[in-house]
Amino acid sequence: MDLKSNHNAPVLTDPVPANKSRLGMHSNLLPFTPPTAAFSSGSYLSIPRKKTIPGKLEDVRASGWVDAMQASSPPRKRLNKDMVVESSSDDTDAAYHSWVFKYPSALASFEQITNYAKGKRIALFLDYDGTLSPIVDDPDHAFMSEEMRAAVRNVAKYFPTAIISGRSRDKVYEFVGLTELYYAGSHGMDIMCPVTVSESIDGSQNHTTFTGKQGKEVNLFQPASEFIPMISEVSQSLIEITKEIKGAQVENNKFCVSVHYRNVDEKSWPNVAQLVHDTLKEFPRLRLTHGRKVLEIRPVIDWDKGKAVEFLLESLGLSDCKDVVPIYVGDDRTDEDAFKVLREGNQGYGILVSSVPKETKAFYSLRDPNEVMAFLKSLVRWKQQSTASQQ
Ligand SMILES: O=P(O)(O)OC[C@H]1O[C@H](O[C@H]2O[C@H](CO)[C@@H](O)[C@H](O)[C@H]2O)[C@H](O)[C@@H](O)[C@@H]1O
Repeated sequence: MDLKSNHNAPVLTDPVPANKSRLGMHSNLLPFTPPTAAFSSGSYLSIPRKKTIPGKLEDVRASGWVDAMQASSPPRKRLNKDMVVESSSDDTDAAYHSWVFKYPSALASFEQITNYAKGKRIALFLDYDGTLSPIVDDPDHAFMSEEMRAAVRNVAKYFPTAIISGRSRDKVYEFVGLTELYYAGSHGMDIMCPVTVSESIDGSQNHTTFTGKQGKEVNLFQPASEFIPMISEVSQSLIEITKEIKGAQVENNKFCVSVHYRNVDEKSWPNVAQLVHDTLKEFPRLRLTHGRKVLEIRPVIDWDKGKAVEFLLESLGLSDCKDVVPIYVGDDRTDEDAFKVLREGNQGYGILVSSVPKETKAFYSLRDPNEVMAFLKSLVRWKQQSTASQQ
């Protein structure tokens, strides 16, 4: 990836086919194609806005939002007051077993993975929610276990390790609390990385250099920095208008907003979707993606977790190296961008965390965060053994 030409303003300006969004998503997922004028830097606050007129629920049904919301929500089983897991019936169990042939368990295939990685350098990219921490009802209580924290700390001793999350970088750092990692928040729109990349993006308005928590110089790369006021405005507006819907929760992730419907009665999901849909009509520079029982609103810029992986590899001095094996572990649809980058670049492996069959660009699978932890521990053991055998 060419950082020099790319990193100042990753705003999409290419023409969009009639039925496709700028990111190749179906236009159903976008309120409408943004007018070119709306992309000029800093101009959005002066765009005259129509007053939000509530649309009919048919809008979101017809556009497929409600179907997408249902599809992103496999059946689940409550383990305790806070914790839920995706559950399965005998039928889905059978479907899972045939799915796992196509996307083998990264634990069962561990030898194959490490045989390929022998003599090469592994770089690890980890999603947070649903990967390092179990999915819980309250997004503010998605804590990772101490055992998982120790596993991540250990693995980072041997392999460069980054967390790439949809949450704000501050929030995910608060949850993980390990200074030895690199962090990318807001789906990769807020990256803290080593300073080595600074030469190639010198002059970019999107990056600043400062001394980080480890006392080392770090770069902060924020390709959507001009959207902060807009995101805050949308977030405020959504907090207001979703107040009426019991269980709806809005989370401001700095460069994107999450509208959670996990705790909303399913009958009211179309109402949540409609409010988000109506709001997005007023913000043509924002778009929607779907996560696990969450609608995610983010800037229409050509940046995602896949781009963040490429950026981090470059900033770690690991891009264009045949001896580097990037491994990305994630559970949700936004992680597919990263799986796609690895698959299409024929580099490394995507590992999808899922206990139910899902369409994916990953190569391998793991069932849940417990299996992720086992995988991380296995990587450490393998590295220690191979280092010992070389001495
Ligand atoms: O990229 P990630 O680190 O996976 O973040 C994606 C979203 O995760 C969080 O929401 C999800 O986890 C919550 C806690 O388990 C759960 O309650 C919610 O239903 C899930 O969608 C986070 O709250 C979002 O802001 C992230 O975008």
